Amino acid sequence: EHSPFEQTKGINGLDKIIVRDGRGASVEVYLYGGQVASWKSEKGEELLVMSSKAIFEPPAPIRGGIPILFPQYSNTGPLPNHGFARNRFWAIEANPPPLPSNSSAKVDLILRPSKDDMKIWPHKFEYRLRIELGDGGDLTLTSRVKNSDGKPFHFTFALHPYFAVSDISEIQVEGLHNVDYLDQQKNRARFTDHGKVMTFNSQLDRIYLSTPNQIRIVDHKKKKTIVVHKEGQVDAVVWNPWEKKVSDLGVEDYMRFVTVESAAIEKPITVKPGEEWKGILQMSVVPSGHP
Ligand SMILES: O=P(O)(O)OC[C@H]1O[C@@H](O)[C@H](O)[C@@H](O)[C@@H]1O
Repeated sequence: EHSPFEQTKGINGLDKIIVRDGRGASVEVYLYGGQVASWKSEKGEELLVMSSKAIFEPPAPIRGGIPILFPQYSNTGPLPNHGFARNRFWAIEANPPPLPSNSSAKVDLILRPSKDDMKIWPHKFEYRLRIELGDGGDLTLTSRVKNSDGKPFHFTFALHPYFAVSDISEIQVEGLHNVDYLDQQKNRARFTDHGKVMTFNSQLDRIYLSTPNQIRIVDHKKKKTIVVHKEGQVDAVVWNPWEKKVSDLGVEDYMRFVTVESAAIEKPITVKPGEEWKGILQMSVVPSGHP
């Protein structure tokens, strides 16, 4: 049977998968981190940002694309910052448990903990990630976290897309009006966002709590809107580092991206033995002004 994806080597010989949808849209995924590194529209336009100084050398995480932050968001627990899934080698899963899906442009990955992982997070799990291109080139990441252990576990989590924008000063983020957030620049103090839309003119790092399912990044220059739709992950992180020094980010890279992360942070997710948690992140690009 014809494989729906191509297996190849990426930067520094790291295993990479390319999924194409037949109309020109594509997504590239590194097994290292289970990390999407590129997502292109039918016209070949890159929709994600990879840092110009990204390090493709394990155990460093890759700066750009869509890192998976699991089983701990940021420094909210005892694990290394953002957990360990982003710097582990994931595997291709040939016969995953079925999911409702009508696309053949997809790849299924799986992460299981190693013995060393179990020392820092003593829970047996299977994290299944489906990465799939839908009609019109939209990209969907479906996460399934199964507890294959004898006791319940909790985790916090985020999918961290670096969305490409024409210019950070020209965009608006919509959908967070009157939503509470924790300001990560102020010790995670809690505020309510009273702005109708969000604009950017300096460093911003917020965890929005229990947000609507849909958040939109309106790019006036490109006349395009990135629609972020999430299920099963109630929070959303919005981040742009601006002038803040990030060692593996080019000095001007911040101008070209914003992260809008689907997350579960305030209320950790609990999975009982034998049970599975599922979350969906769907990203699409539409002409601005459309619903
Ligand atoms: O540098 P890291 O570990 O990849 O984290 C990047 C950013 O990730 C975001 O989720 C956080 O809100 C930021 O505070 C953080 O700086």
